[in-house]
Amino acid sequence: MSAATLSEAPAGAVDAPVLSVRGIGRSFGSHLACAEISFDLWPGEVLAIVGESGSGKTTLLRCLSGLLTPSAGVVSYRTATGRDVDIHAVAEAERRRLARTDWGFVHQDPRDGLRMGVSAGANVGERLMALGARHYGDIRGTALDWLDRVEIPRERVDDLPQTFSGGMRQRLQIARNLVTGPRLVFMDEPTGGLDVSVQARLLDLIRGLVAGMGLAVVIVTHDLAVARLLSHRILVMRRGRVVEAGLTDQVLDDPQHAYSQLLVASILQG
Ligand SMILES: Nc1ncnc2c1ncn2[C@@H]1O[C@H](COP(=O)(O)OP(=O)(O)OP(=O)(O)O)[C@@H](O)[C@H]1O
Repeated sequence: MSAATLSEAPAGAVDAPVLSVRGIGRSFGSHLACAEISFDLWPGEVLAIVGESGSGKTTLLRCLSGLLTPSAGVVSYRTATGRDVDIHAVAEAERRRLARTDWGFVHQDPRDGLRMGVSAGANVGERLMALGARHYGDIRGTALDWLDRVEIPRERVDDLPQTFSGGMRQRLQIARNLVTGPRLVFMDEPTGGLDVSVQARLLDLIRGLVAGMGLAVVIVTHDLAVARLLSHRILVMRRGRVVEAGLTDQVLDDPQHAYSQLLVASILQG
């Protein structure tokens, strides 16, 4: 089951896990939001964390990405040069550097991940500047390329995100995250709150970019259709704990735990 299944290398894996998670837990006062979570994430692998509202998904994601300090456990990130970094033990400056260079975080609400007071182009370009890019023409050129890649018309490059639709904002947030070529991206309900047709288009886009860039992704969603479309493996959470884990198709086609069965059945009925 869970930890074992989620520690096995996928077929063809040649590398070490990019993220190793052991015994993560987080309490708020006496309330245990998540507990005893362990898994490995491999390069290029997409892991979906699913479960009903309040099951601890976002808390876990925030602990994995360094945004929140866990009450227990270790999150170890393996850098491109093969160095293992305990992300909650390293200095804040190092964690921030990794968050700029190696990781992305796509928030459910694009306002949390964008700078709403600067143009679309600047939202993308300033991430490159943070990594040392200085040539204005190159930065603008790369920003325009990324607007193309996320299907935002080039002529909107100087517009503020405030003038964008929800779907466009989310696509811009994705461009801002991916322009620096991260290896690992955390996504928290990236299609939540969008119309169904906008969601479908965004999912297609995410799927193409993730596969094309070979990204490792941890995506939180309460939507099993999103998990089905995007993920290789799935981790089902209930009341802060993992109740089932495994390959996405296996878990969704033949759920073993009563709670997973309920989740899958509710989708089929819906
Ligand atoms: N900052 C906080 N202070 C106190 N309790 C919190 C805090 N953040 C989360 N919780 C509690 O932890 C539990 C898990 O919340 P979390 O947001 O991780 O769940 P979730 O599965 O992501 O839910 P949703 O899908 O609704 O976002 C909930 O009971 C929530 O009320």
